[in-house]
This record gives sequence, C-alpha cells and structure tokens, in this order.
Amino acid sequence: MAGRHLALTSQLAPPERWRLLGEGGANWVFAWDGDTPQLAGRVLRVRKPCTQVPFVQAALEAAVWAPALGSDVTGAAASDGAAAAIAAAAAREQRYVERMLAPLLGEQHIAQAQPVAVDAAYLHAVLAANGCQAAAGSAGSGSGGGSPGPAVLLPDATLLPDGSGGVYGSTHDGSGASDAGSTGPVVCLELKPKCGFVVECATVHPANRGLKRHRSRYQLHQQLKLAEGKIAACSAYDPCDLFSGDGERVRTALAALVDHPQNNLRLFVGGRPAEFAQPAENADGQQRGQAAAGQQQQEAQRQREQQQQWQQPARSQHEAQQPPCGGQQLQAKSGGWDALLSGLLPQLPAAQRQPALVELLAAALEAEGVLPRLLQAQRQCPYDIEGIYPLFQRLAAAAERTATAGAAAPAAAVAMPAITEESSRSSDADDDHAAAVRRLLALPQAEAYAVLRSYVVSATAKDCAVMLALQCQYGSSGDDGSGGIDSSTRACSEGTAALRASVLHPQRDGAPGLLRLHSSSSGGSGSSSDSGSNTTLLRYRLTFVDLDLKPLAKIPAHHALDHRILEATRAAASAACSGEAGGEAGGEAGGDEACCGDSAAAASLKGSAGGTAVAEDSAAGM
Ligand SMILES: O=P(O)(O)O[C@@H]1[C@@H](OP(=O)(O)O)[C@H](OP(=O)(O)O)[C@H](O)[C@H](OP(=O)(O)O)[C@H]1OP(=O)(O)O
Ligand SMILES: Nc1ncnc2c1ncn2[C@@H]1O[C@H](COP(=O)(O)OP(=O)(O)OP(=O)(O)O)[C@@H](O)[C@H]1O
Repeated sequence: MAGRHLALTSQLAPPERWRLLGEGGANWVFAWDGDTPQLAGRVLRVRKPCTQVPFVQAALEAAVWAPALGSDVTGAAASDGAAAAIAAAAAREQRYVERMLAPLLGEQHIAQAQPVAVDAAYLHAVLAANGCQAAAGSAGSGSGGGSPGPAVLLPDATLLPDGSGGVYGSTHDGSGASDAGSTGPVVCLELKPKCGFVVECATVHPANRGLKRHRSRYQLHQQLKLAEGKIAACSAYDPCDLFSGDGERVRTALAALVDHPQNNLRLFVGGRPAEFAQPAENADGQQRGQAAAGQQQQEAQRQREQQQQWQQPARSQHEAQQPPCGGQQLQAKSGGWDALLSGLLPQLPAAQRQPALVELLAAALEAEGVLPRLLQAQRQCPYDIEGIYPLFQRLAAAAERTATAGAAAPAAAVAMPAITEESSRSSDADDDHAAAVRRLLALPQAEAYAVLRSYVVSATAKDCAVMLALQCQYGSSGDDGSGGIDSSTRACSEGTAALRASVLHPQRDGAPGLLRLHSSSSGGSGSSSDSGSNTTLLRYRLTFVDLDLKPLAKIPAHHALDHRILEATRAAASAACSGEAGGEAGGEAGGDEACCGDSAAAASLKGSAGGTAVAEDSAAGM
C-alpha cells in the first residue's frame, strides 16, 4: 500500500478544480473536477489543521504506537520541523491502516492511499474556491489554526472505475456518463453503521449496566442528540440489527436508515452529494429539541472545558453544524428518493426503487462479508470507556511525571508506577466492577499500551463508513441465465411486487462486482417469464472510508460523552415515566424509581426510539 509522495501545486492541479465532496469533524474531502489524468477519479482528503500537540500527549502517543507501527513514524514531533512531522503523521496513518485495520477488515475493501504534500497556501486556495472563507482563513494564516495535517489522494468511492483507469458517472453536471457497457449515473450510498454490539464487560459500573446491556450505544446516543436538538426525532435504526447476520433484521435496519438517515446514510448521484427529503416535522422538532437542551448543553460545555489540556483538531463549518461550505448538493425537488434513483433503476416503478435499494445494499454487504469483519474490528477492545478512561488517566499521569522529571526518556520507556497493595485496596473490593478496573490498571505497561491500541482500533471501526457505488448496466433487462451467488434470496414484497437481489460475482482485485436485481409484479416466483418481471444487472464497488487513527487525546471526551449519553437517557426515561404516571395508563407507577430503574428505562425508551431491545445473548467482554 505504500505510495510515493506527490506535491500538489497550482500548476499540476489548479486549486479551484477541487470540489468539496464531504466534510467531517477531522477532514475535508475534495473531488477532482479537472482534466489532469493523474487525478481523475480521485479525491483529496486533508486532515484539518491541528493545534500543536502538547509534548506529554505526543510522548504518550509515541510510546503507545511504537511497538505496533515502529518508532520511525511515531517519534517525529513538531520540533523536527512541520514538514517532517506531517510526513511522519502520514506514514503513521498509512501503517495504522495496513498493519492494524487491513488484517481485520480485509485489503479488498480498503482503498490505497497516496500521500501528497499540500502546503497551507494551496489548501487556503482550495477552501476559498469552495466558499469556506472561515476555514480558509485559519488554514492559510499558519497561525491559530495551525498547518494542514497529512493529505492523501484516494479513489473517489462515489464512482466506479472503468478498465482504462477513468471513471464512470463523473460528468460535471452530475447526470453521469454513458460509457459503453453502462448507463445512467453512478449512485453511491454511504453507510456509517456505528457500534454493532452492546457492552457486557465488567468495567461498566453496575449502575450503568441496566442501560448499556439492554440498549445499543446508538440508541442511547439518540436520546442525547434529541435533547441537544441535533435531531428532530429518534431513529428506529439499530446497529445491532444491522450486524445481527439475520437477513430480516438487516433489512429492518437499512429501511430504518432510509426513514431517518441522519448522518448514518448519505446518497451521492453522479459523484455529487444528494439531499434526502426530510420528514416535515423536522423544523418543529428541531426547535423543541433545542428548547429542551439548554441545561444539558451548559453541562456539555463545562465538560468540554475540562478537556482543554487534551486538545482536539480545529473544527470549523462542521462543528457549527452548517451545511458543507460551497457544497453543491443535488436536490430532488419532488419525489425524494424515487426521483434520485430514477437514473439507477429506470425500469422499476417509482415506488419500488427505494425498497430495491435496500435489497441491493443488503445483498452487497452480505456477499462482500464486510459486516462480520467490521464487527470483529469493533470488538477488538474488550473494555468499555469506563475502564479505558482510568487506564488512560493513569498512563497520561505517568507520562506527565516522566516529562516533568526532565528525563529525556525514550518514547517506549514512559514510566508507570506499579500498583501497590495500598492503592489497589477498595472499599468495594468484592464488587466485580472494582476488581475488573483494578485488574485493568494493574496490567504491565506493554499490555496497557496494547489495550489502548485496541481501543483506538475499535473506535475507528465504530466510526468508519462503507460506501457502495452502483451503476446499472446498459441493456441489462432480462435474465442472463447465470445462477450467481445467492446472497439475498429472500423476496421483499412491496405492494404486489417482489424484489430479489443477488451477487453474480463479488468485487475482486479492484474490479467491480456484479449484482442482479430481479423484480416481479406477480408475487416473485423468480422466473423471468413472469408477467411484469424484469432483471437488472448493476456493477458495484464497496469501500471502507474514514479509517482514521483517532488520537488518544479523545479518550476524556469519549468518557464525558458516555456520561452525558447516560444522563440524557435517564432524563428521557424519567420524563416518559412521569408522563405515563400522570396519564391514563400511569396508575401503577409509583414514581421515578419504581417505574424507571435502568432496565425499565431501557425498555421504556423502546417506544420512543422504535428500536429493538437488545437480546441477552450479546457480547460478553471481561
Ligand atoms: O463519539 P461519537 O460516537 O459521537 O462519534 C463521533 C461522530 O458522531 P456521531 O455519533 O457519528 O454523530 C462524528 O460524526 P459527525 O462528524 O458528527 O458526523 C465524528 O465521526 C467523530 O469523529 P471525528 O472527531 O470526526 O474523528 C466521532 O467521534 P469518535 O467517537 O469517533 O471520536
Ligand atoms: N474516498 C472517498 N471517496 C469519496 N468520498 C469520500 C471518500 N472519503 C470520504 N469521503 C466523503 O467525505 C466525507 C468526510 O470524510 P471523512 O469521513 O473521512 O471525514 P472525517 O472528518 O473523518 O468524518 P467524521 O467526522 O464523520 O469522522 C465522508 O463522509 C464521505 O462522504
């Protein structure tokens, strides 16, 4: 996967030809709209400028990662010069993906990244050309916002490759190209699944187990997002359904995402982001949520301030929750999904296109086997944040002591004091939670570092996305007679129609895979001779994106967020409970405690979130 460095200059790649395609909390992603063949079908992904990492933090990062990634890429710091530090950071990211993620997720679905040199002036020009004035100001000034982080070129996962290295569906008007052998625009779905299991580990405090063991983290987080006004309504989407391996539940999860895409499902048409039609209640709901959020936001702010010594990447438009600056979104003026999908599935009646997309997505995910692998990566760390946070604090304190002692200790030798009999004694010694945390904190240093590494791998896997690019094959109506890999044989009824998707051959060695969609209006016998039936062939490519190495410095923020999520869930359950108690059906409830213990709270949220309660047989950790 190693790539050679390329310096992006205005001569090679005029900055105004980069079009903002996506913006996350940590990166900008630009699609190439110019003529340079070297860049065709590529995106430029640039890490947002970071304030300088404090020495102690850098030392801890280096010590934790050196055993796995090598000290040559973990040791460089800003003091070595900005360019050297960025090059080292880029190499570290690349090795992280190659050594830590690829073995778990499979190389097949991980795009090869080519590191590029992007200086502040160039990034400034790219941002300015995309209307990101505020971000351009800090990126270009070299002060305050810091230098741009590592940058890479990646294949544009919203498109499909053709045999000659060009791309389909990349016309500037977003309508898609009509290359030989294909037709219509490439439509891409970006799915951000989040954590697919519930935590059962003993490092979760007993007081929190009722909630954490019975609801997925996603469903719990919905309560906080609702209280903070970030969403208008809780989604019924549950990652535990998506990762269940049960075709029915997988489709339930995907259909819930279509209903409430939030930031977990995005659509691209012809390489451009397309807007989903939002439910009409959104505007009102947003205001209601915001009004209810006041107190929690103040608390969130207080906790953020406490984290200031562990700094985060600078956030701009993204954090301000504004739409991507200068982003050109395709909008379906009417007809929502159906209109957006008309180019992909022209032969299907409008009402069948959305369920067909769910079938196609389910079939591709299943045949490519990405969900079990992603779940395996998410499970790498057997400890919940409630155990990781004290471990991190302990290691950070040790790093701090080493630094203030003035010892220019090599990175791998940050001293960690042994746990003494005294410090390990607990008033709650019999409690399995206390014992589990004690055991974790007593791990030898090398093992403690390995735990932190596993936590970062899990965090990456819980936050990455899967992009599925699809394109209808020209003249593909009618059955080609081949059996295919029957990854999705369940018929999906929509009205009187039945839909069935199967993979004819999976993607291999960079070549797209082939999906077959069969639709039948007579109940789905599967025969192409049925009246009203047709078969569509679609090429596809599935790619993991956002495989970032998250800084250890995020751990305090993760811990604070965990706390806020639990608080918000309890508040919501308690409110639901009082509502019930005061209403017609509330006669039996004797107050918050009687009605809303944590298990009851988890159950009482079922209705509001609409999700499925998590089964008892979920993951068991330490
Ligand atoms: O903590 P979470 O679960 O809220 O995840 C964050 C995501 O929020 P989400 O819950 O998906 O809306 C968040 O997503 P958004 O930017 O809000 O769409 C980011 O992905 C963030 O990662 P980073 O700071 O950009 O590296 C994510 O932070 P990490 O947890 O991955 O550090
Ligand atoms: N290789 C790619 N091809 C096409 N689009 C991409 C690619 N990588 C990322 N994107 C788009 O850019 C968006 C932002 O990129 P990315 O997720 O890497 O940023 P981030 O800052 O890490 O996001 P987050 O805050 O969600 O963690 C993605 O959601 C996706 O829509």
